[in-house]
Amino acid sequence: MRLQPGFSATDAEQYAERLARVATDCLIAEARLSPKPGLVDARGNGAHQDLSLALMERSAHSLTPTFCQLALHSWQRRADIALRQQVGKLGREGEASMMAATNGVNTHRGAIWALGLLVSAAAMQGDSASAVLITDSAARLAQLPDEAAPKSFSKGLRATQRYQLPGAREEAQQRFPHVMQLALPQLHRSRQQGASEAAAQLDALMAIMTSLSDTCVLSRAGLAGLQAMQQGAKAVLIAGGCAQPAGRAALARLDSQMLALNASPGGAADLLAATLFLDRITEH
Ligand SMILES: CC(C)(COP(=O)(O)OP(=O)(O)OC[C@H]1O[C@@H](n2cnc3c(N)ncnc32)[C@H](O)[C@@H]1O)[C@@H](O)C(=O)NCCC(=O)NCCS
Ligand SMILES: Nc1ncnc2c1ncn2[C@@H]1O[C@H](COP(=O)(O)OP(=O)(O)OP(=O)(O)O)[C@@H](O)[C@H]1O
Repeated sequence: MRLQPGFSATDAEQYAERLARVATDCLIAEARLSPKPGLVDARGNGAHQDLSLALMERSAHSLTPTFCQLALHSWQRRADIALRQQVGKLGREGEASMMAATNGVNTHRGAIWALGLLVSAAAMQGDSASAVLITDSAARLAQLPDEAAPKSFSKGLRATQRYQLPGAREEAQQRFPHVMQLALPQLHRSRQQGASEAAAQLDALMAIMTSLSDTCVLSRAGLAGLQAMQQGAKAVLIAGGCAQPAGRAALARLDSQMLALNASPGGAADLLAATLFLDRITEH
């Protein structure tokens, strides 16, 4: 590993371990945050038959070594094809660890993608950096082709093609607009307005849900489900957010609606974890 002047191998290892620990903590914080509409949370399994909070937490812990390897391999490197291929290989190995930890259930595929890229991008800077720099680097990585990626079918890909809407790949390639333009500003605004940390994080989730084309929702509940999610999340924020009684009532209505539609905004949940990660590792 070639290091920039002033850095030692120990700096790289320490920063990688910190990034991996924070990424895992953010996955666990996202899973526990309650009440989330349709999603797994501390109350139960939401719209999911095959997921539970215990499984989500086991999955999050299984990913710590993947995040650490992603950071170590990305330390002070630039976004080029070689790094893209390395990150793709580690990401797929992370998916395999997740599947081994959950007996084959997809708990965190989308989260590995978003957080994996952000962990890599943070390590590429070699030291603490702004959220703008990190999402720029993550986007540059996501824009590069990974020739070794299997050309396999996925539900997300099918939804983006069927509805001609962006999905997980595009969100990363466009520098995580739902995190940078919606969730992080909402998180900070709600905190400033005196909301509890849980209410501020729920507000950030709502901000993402007002506009995301979440392929999990599209796959299970089509365009009608997506519209219900976006309108319902807007209603929560218009009612003053999750710190207000009217906002909490709107959130409860959205939860019932998502359950009735068998819909779960897994992509929005991934981007909330990404938001918490950037909030924790950057200074603002
Ligand atoms: C890009 C990924 C997520 C595959 O995406 P695809 O759209 O084909 O579908 P798939 O249905 O398998 O997963 C989509 C997941 O993304 C999340 N998601 C859904 N919609 C969105 C959205 N609009 N924005 C962000 N995330 C979303 C959800 O969790 C969903 O389950 C990923 O699995 C992948 O290709 N990984 C390859 C390994 C790699 O290169 N890793 C590098 C970083 S570690
Ligand atoms: N708290 C959460 N509850 C549910 N899903 C979540 C949560 N946090 C993140 N996710 C994301 O949602 C995705 C799981 O969604 P989903 O179960 O719809 O996927 P699937 O296994 O492809 O489809 P299905 O279960 O509908 O057949 C994961 O990739 C994960 O990253």
